[in-house]
Amino acid sequence: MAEPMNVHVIDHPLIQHKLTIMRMKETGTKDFRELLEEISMLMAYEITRDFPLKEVEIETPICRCKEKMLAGKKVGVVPILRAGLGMLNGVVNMIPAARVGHVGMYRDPKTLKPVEYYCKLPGDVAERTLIVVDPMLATGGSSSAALSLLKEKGAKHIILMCLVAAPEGVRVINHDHPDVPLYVAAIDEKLNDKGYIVPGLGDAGDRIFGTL
Ligand SMILES: O=P(O)(O)OC[C@H]1O[C@H](OP(=O)(O)OP(=O)(O)O)[C@H](O)[C@@H]1O
Ligand SMILES: O=c1cc[nH]c(=O)[nH]1
Ligand SMILES: [Mg+2]
Repeated sequence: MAEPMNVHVIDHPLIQHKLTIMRMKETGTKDFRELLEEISMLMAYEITRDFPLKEVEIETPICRCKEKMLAGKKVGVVPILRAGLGMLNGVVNMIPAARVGHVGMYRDPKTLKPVEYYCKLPGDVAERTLIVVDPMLATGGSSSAALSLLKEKGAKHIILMCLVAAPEGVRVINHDHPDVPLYVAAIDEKLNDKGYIVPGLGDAGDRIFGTL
């Protein structure tokens, strides 16, 4: 029997609607980019739902009172280059004080294995909750390698947020990084023989940056 998959699917109607437009082959770069940013904002809203709060005493123009503010670790957002950059602004719009790290990783088109080419992180990475973003989780090789790299650099608390996943990629992340909560907007059917997600949306990086 197949392993149960540990993944949160954020399938809010607004997200499903926007994702369907992104999938359409006639959707151009401008709309694709804008929709990805909007969905990333909505997903950031959902994944922060359980972030802890503390009570603080403040003074409104009317009176003193006790109200709530975020209490947990500070946040770092880590896009996996290139395509992850398309999700960065949406998350930062919701968490404006977040620091940003970058991990450069591309998938070798022949072997489908990830190749690391860049890494620059905030110095206090161990003290932050890192939200790693990449629109596509296909074989899972790139995201898994990025998470391993972040752990090597000291990261202790990581969340992975992807737009579209293949079941294969979900299994790889669950197996390699059972400590990392995985959030996606959709789990598609399968990978094709070139490692592309079916039905998917094609090559996310190329569609974001117009390099088709
Ligand atoms: O799960 P995987 O099988 O590793 O595939 C997914 C990876 O492939 C894409 O990046 P790509 O290699 O196209 O690089 P790019 O973002 O620079 O276009 C995508 O953005 C993921 O990082
Ligand atoms: O379907 C896929 C698989 C990997 N990378 C993409 O951009 N799309
Ligand atoms: Mg690409």
